[in-house]
Amino acid sequence: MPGTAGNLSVTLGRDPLRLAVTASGLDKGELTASDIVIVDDAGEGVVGEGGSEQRPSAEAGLHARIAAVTGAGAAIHVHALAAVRAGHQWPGGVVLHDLEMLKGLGHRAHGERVVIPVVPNGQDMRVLGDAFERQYVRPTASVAEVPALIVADHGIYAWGADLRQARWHLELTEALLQIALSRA
Ligand SMILES: CSCCC(=O)C(=O)COP(=O)(O)O
Ligand SMILES: [Zn+2]
Repeated sequence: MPGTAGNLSVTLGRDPLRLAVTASGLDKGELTASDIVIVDDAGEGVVGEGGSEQRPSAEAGLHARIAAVTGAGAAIHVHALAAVRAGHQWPGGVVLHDLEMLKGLGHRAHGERVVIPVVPNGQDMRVLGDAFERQYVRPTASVAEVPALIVADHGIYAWGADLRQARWHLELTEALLQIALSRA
């Protein structure tokens, strides 16, 4: 998260949807508890529920959509170079296969084609959220979820049951993207 890049969220409740999200424009390596904003399903700040009154992340709306659609307990967004490069190179989705680390995302190391979806960048989080929803593939009993989304020429979101698992998914996906780029 160079400079003020990136943002994080934790899902606090689902009915109504509430997320704790980082405030906008801050160095995420220097956050304190007073830099956390509570937002609704549109990523708008909610007052009176204990959070900061600072402006929520400009990308809070996409965090909220990811939480609503996937059931994620936490999400992390960074501007990892491999994600920016891969999203530019494969705007239709990044195909990963035959890589041991896919097991860390719940997929098979061999014989499975895993596609990391890519959506175009933009400033309207409803547009990004709609593009995400169109591409999101719900997990089934036999096929695991792909817990990551690339925003082309911008960065990557990864999510999980909690922040720790979201970080694992993020780190694994970044490493897998580095390998995919090195194979191309
Ligand atoms: C300085 S990076 C540009 C904004 C961005 O993409 C980002 O991830 C950080 O935005 P936020 O509003 O969450 O600080
Ligand atoms: Zn960003």
